Amino acid sequence: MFIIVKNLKKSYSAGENKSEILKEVSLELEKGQIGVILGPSGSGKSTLMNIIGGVDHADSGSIHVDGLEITALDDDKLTDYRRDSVGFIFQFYNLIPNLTVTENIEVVSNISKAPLNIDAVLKAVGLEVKRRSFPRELSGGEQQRVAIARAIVKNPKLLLCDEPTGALDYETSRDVLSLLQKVNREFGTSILMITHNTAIGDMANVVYKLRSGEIVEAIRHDETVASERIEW
Ligand SMILES: Nc1ncnc2c1ncn2[C@@H]1O[C@H](COP(=O)(O)OP(=O)(O)OP(=O)(O)O)[C@@H](O)[C@H]1O
Repeated sequence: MFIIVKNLKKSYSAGENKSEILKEVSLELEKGQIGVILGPSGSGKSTLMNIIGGVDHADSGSIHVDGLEITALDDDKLTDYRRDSVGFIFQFYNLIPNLTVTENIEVVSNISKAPLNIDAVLKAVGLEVKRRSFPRELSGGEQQRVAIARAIVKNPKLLLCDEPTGALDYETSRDVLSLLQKVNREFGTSILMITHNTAIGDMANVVYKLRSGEIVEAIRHDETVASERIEW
């Protein structure tokens, strides 16, 4: 099993109040598969992703990613894990405004151990002709493609996507989902995606429904649906 999350707990305290954001969350994802975490706003999706991505810490429980127990790593090792193994994609693209498309991708490839060829990545995301453009000259969908290129250029084992289509219109969302499916197939990258869009679950091998910090349902699909056939 590629990802094993076991009995993960996380609380935040505000003054005397302590709220349990994740209550014994457990889930699994096989290597090369797509997992979707579905849940309403505030259910704990981003908190869970941040802990799996090594940017936040759990109170208890464990996470193994490709055999590495990330919940047992010290800060330096956790930084290595984040830098070498995980690509992040967010709702808002977080590109550096005064750098071109290529330069935004180079920022990551320059510090990566075994980066992919930038031309190959630009080709994979369909942005060869925009390589010299600045983010402000691109549509939202194109900016998200740059963000995807930047996330995959380090050749991560795991791609974590937090509402990757949240800021995009219907058609562009479908294009971005189709690109993520292509990355999964062509590069073999395992993908964990959070969304509140139930339809997106159809393209996943496994869907976990999160409600108030608890997994209330796990749905496994023997066959996944091509993103082009998903409608909402
Ligand atoms: N650093 C923090 N300090 C205190 N509370 C926090 C912190 N981060 C998140 N929370 C709280 O944890 C709960 C879950 O937040 P989280 O962002 O994980 O939910 P979510 O399911 O991703 O929501 P959304 O879909 O709206 O992004 C929320 O009630 C939020 O206010």
